[in-house]
Amino acid sequence: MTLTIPTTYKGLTESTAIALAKAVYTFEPTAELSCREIGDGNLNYVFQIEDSKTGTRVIIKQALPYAKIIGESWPLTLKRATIEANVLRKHGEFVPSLVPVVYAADETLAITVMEDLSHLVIAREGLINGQNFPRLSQDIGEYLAQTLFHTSDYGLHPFEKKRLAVEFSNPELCKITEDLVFTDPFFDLETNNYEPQLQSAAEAIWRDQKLQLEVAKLKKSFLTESEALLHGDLHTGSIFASTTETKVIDPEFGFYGPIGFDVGLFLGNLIFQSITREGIERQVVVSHIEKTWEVFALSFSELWKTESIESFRDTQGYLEFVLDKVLTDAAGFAGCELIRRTIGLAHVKDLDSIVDTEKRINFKTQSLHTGRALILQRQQIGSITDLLEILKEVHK
Ligand SMILES: Nc1ncnc2c1ncn2[C@@H]1O[C@H](COP(=O)(O)OP(=O)(O)O)[C@@H](O)[C@H]1O
Ligand SMILES: CSC[C@H]1O[C@H](OP(=O)(O)O)[C@H](O)[C@@H]1O
Repeated sequence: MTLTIPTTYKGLTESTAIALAKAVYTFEPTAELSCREIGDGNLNYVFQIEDSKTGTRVIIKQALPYAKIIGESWPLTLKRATIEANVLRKHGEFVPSLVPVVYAADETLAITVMEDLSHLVIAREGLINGQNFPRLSQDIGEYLAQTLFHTSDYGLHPFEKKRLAVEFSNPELCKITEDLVFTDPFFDLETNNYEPQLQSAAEAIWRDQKLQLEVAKLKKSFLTESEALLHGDLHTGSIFASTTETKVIDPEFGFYGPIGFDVGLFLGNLIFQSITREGIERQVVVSHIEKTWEVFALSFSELWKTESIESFRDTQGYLEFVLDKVLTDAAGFAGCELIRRTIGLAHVKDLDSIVDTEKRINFKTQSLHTGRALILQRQQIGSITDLLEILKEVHK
């Protein structure tokens, strides 16, 4: 079947997705293809095309000219699809085993055709169901170190770094984060979404001048520090995992931002699990938090020693200064993530799926307290152990 790729944007249907998949991917000549839309995210459509004869599958992800969960009243740039495909390709240069293969991408149709990963499970779902992913912290620590080091001024010529910063300029998606993560949850605004039992806790956040000042500083850092090409939305719903594999998907929020943001978002999303678990199950997640940081710091330090092009790389104390700042920022960003996913617009299933109301409200209250503590005490965090101490204090 020949395919004419439209010259203007057109939403795919299951049959046009099959035609497109055939045009860009080599299936067996005898292939019998079917297609299902399987997207469960907030923004886009995800089509899975399968050859029933061989079981071969490919994914076509398509952006809509608006945010899927809100509808046409929230228009959103189609450019995010190109950003996503190109971040996957760029990060794939450094960690090919930790991202899906991109087979093709088309800017006009706002599509990315990529490797199907449905033999894995979304880490958030797996963690909620008590599944164990022994490789998760090792792989994500390595992903963070490799992608962030190699796209920063420590690993890249300043001309190439600045070219990439322009290529990955992503103002509309950044604005969503600026609003939903760093602004709206800290003011009494219509976009916020929380249960009536959390009214007084939300009001306490809106009145808390010390907290507001620290969130303003973190927002400034997000707005202004173009350190490295971030994933931009590295939560556990953006990670596929099994006992032997980890793959990071969905970097449509990618842009040049502060290194601590990707680190903090991932840690923040593990912290939801540390809040909802007890005993040994909790310890498993706490160990993942600890190991993510340890692997990141070790791998980043190794790259610094072997590949850094920075003239001051051997200056006593400089690497330690850089890593200290990443950890401090990460704690603050994790804190913002905990608060915004509890009282802001977009929630997490880790908390919302808890059926027992008293338990759910208790966990949500802990999440707000932990977020506040991480933001306010971040300057005193000198090691991952200090961060874990803060979690322990709130968990008591
Ligand atoms: N490469 C893939 N292989 C298999 N399933 C995928 C793939 N990419 C996305 N999905 C499915 O689609 C869902 C939504 O994808 P995601 O990229 O998170 O979309 P959104 O940008 O809308 O958040 C994922 O949770 C997963 O179930
Ligand atoms: C209306 S966008 C809300 C929220 O959705 C994005 O996450 P995802 O698409 O991965 O579910 C991002 O975190 C945004 O803040």
